[in-house]
Amino acid sequence: MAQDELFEQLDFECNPLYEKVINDLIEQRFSIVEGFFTESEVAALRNSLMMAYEDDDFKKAAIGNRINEIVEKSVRGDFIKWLNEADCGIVEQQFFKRINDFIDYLNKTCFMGILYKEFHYALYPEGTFYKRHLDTFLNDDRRKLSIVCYLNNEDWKPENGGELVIYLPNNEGEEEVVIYPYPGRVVIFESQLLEHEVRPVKTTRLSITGWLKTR
Ligand SMILES: O=C(O)CCC(=O)C(=O)O
Ligand SMILES: [Fe+2]
Repeated sequence: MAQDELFEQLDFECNPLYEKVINDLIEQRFSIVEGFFTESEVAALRNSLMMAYEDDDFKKAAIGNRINEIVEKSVRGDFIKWLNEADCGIVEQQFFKRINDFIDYLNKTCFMGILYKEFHYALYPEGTFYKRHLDTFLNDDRRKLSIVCYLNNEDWKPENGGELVIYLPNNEGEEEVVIYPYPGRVVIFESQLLEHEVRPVKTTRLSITGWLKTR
């Protein structure tokens, strides 16, 4: 039976953008999508991030999990603010609405069993980076998918640095996939499989990053 026929019988609407993400994840373990959020949603998130940053609501990002964290500037230099879905502004509520819609889709079509999520704003000042790492912790393997949405200014250029580099294992060793953090771009990848890094930033770099988790 054709997929759309099946969806019709299940009273389920196929979402081409989510289908692209799922296919990319199956084929290459990561996906780069434009248009996951509208331009005005991205602009609103960027403003909201900057307002919180100017209010001193950010803290130096740490490594390790939330219980067992250490601030290590030689590993990562960004500042973050965790978002609380139950207590956030209207802009962030709209963000979570989209994320929840995506999670429902994943759970219905791929039986991913995503039960939890966590997201934070991130700001990388000039000169900072995040060394090569994996997004899972020794004592916590619940992170399944990493999601990064870039909130940089509209005129972001490759010369601004801050590329996300994903290291893809292949037969010869590995391949470097270099991704520029253009505004509105969303990158989704398998948290447990793909090591990655943020190359040194030359102009303040803005994003919202999070994880979809099981159990
Ligand atoms: O901002 C990015 O491109 C990736 C950030 C990252 O790797 C992380 O926060 O774990
Ligand atoms: Fe990461």
